[in-house]
Amino acid sequence: MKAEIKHKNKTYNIDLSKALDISLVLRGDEKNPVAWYLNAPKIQPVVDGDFIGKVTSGSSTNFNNIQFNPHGHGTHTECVGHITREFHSVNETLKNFFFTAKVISIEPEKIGEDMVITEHQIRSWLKVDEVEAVVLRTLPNYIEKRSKKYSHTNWPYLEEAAARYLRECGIKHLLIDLPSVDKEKDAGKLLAHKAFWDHPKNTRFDATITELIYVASKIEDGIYILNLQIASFENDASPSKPILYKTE
Ligand SMILES: N[C@@H](CC(=O)c1ccccc1NC=O)C(=O)O
Repeated sequence: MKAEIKHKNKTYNIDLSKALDISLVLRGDEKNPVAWYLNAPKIQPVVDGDFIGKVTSGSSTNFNNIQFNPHGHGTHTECVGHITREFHSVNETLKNFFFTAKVISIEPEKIGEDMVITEHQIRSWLKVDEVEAVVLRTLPNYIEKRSKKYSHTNWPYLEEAAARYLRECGIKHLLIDLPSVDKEKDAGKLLAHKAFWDHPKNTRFDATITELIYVASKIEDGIYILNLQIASFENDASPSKPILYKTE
């Protein structure tokens, strides 16, 4: 199935049968990626007295409970409600699901003990008003990211000015293959989150940050159409399934 998309005086041709899934798989075992000092998610049959919700245990259906954390266990999309005292639901703020997107690969720079994605690096890959979403793939892009244990690793992060520049470029949706756009242990500063959402000065309630994606190396840098789907959770964040379509 092919589609011709007209948007802001440009035409994009995409093939809907060639979906590039950039979400992580969420599974109930130790292979699942983990951040924020959590244990693995659990996917287990409902047990109620003699009843076990598993066909091989005599039930008519497989009937699992799932226990996971959207921020720590996989690909998730969050709105500014992640950092505000008042409640904001990602389900109420994300109302469109297709965007123009640019995939950018960046090798973070070593600054002291930290690995940092700088404004200077992003400036060389992104111009003002080019696209609505940026998909940031950090280099090196090793396959173990799909099961990485991130707690206490001081993962790479975006410098505040880089997040501000993304906002100034008109980026509404930022996607990254790390557990956070910010430094793991930052004493709650959340500088990149705040700069991207322009919070609290001029909060962009309709902007989202998607973390813990995985962009396979076969996906080339360039312009795509992004389909950003979430589950309808009334929460600051939801597990999400971003899909890219190469444009012609
Ligand atoms: N870096 C923060 C903690 C933090 O950002 C955080 C903690 C738990 C779950 C998610 C978090 N941030 C996600 O973007 C701090 O050190 O207080």
